[in-house]
Amino acid sequence: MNYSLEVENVSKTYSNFKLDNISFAVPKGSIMGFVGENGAGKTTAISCILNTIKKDNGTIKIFGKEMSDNSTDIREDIGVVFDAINFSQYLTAKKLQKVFSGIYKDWDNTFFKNIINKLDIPLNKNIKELSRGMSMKLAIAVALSHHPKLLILDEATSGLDPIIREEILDVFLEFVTDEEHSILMSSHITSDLEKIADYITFIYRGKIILTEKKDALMYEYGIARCKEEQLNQLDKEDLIAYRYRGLQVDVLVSNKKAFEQKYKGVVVDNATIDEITLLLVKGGK
Ligand SMILES: Nc1ncnc2c1ncn2[C@@H]1O[C@H](COP(=O)(O)OP(=O)(O)OP(=O)(O)O)[C@@H](O)[C@H]1O
Repeated sequence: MNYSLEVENVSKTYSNFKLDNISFAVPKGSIMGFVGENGAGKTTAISCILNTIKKDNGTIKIFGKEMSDNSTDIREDIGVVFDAINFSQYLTAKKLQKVFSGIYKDWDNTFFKNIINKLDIPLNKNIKELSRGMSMKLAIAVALSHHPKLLILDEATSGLDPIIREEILDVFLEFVTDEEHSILMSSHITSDLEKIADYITFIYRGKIILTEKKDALMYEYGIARCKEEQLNQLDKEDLIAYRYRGLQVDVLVSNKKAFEQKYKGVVVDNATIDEITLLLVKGGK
């Protein structure tokens, strides 16, 4: 498989936190959702990828190359959006266009004007007068207007209403119609990832606990609703994790159909990403 981003055995230690030997890869033409509770290490991992903090060890390849401090070519090919806007509050979209056309070799004024129009972003208002939704849309428009091949989004849709999020998700989906393009997207809004991600990587306390195709998670994985005595009869290899819910036990399984065939009479529901996260993180094994 061809990857735009490969993270291999990357670690970073802070006094009270360790990003612990993480590995995952984002195939070209795909969207990778990056999921984990507050403080799990998503931003730390993204900062290592962007080389804005120094990793302790491991390898990160972007388009097959390791990024150094002066890898401007690689940087040109990455669009980045964080949840906080870091443009000067006194600039307008029109002025930003001037600033960035001087920074990025491939900055495309026509593309910028079109996307600004499409997303209904005012051209002449200072950023400080824009709503959060508007300014996030502006940040996304800027990130896309230098024609990156990889978009890295850290909570880029947090705090936005469902209508604006839907508009933004459509922009991301359109972006990956080009098979050379891909997106790494951290989000707590797992319903957004259920809509657009191709893969999901789960991180917990600095460790990657699972990377899986989203469709497998949604259609092959499942949650078996068992009674305690049924749990005791399950073969260990048929369950990933379990969690008591009152008198019932929720059991995460990776092959819903096979499980249902083997254990007749046990109901297995489809699982949401939130439910899977909860079982992976809080469940017993
Ligand atoms: N510069 C730093 N110095 C020390 N500790 C840090 C630093 N940056 C982050 N941390 C710690 O690393 C841990 C992981 O933080 P990180 O921001 O990567 O998590 P996150 O998964 O992005 O969380 P959230 O979903 O809340 O944004 C936290 O415990 C945080 O306090």
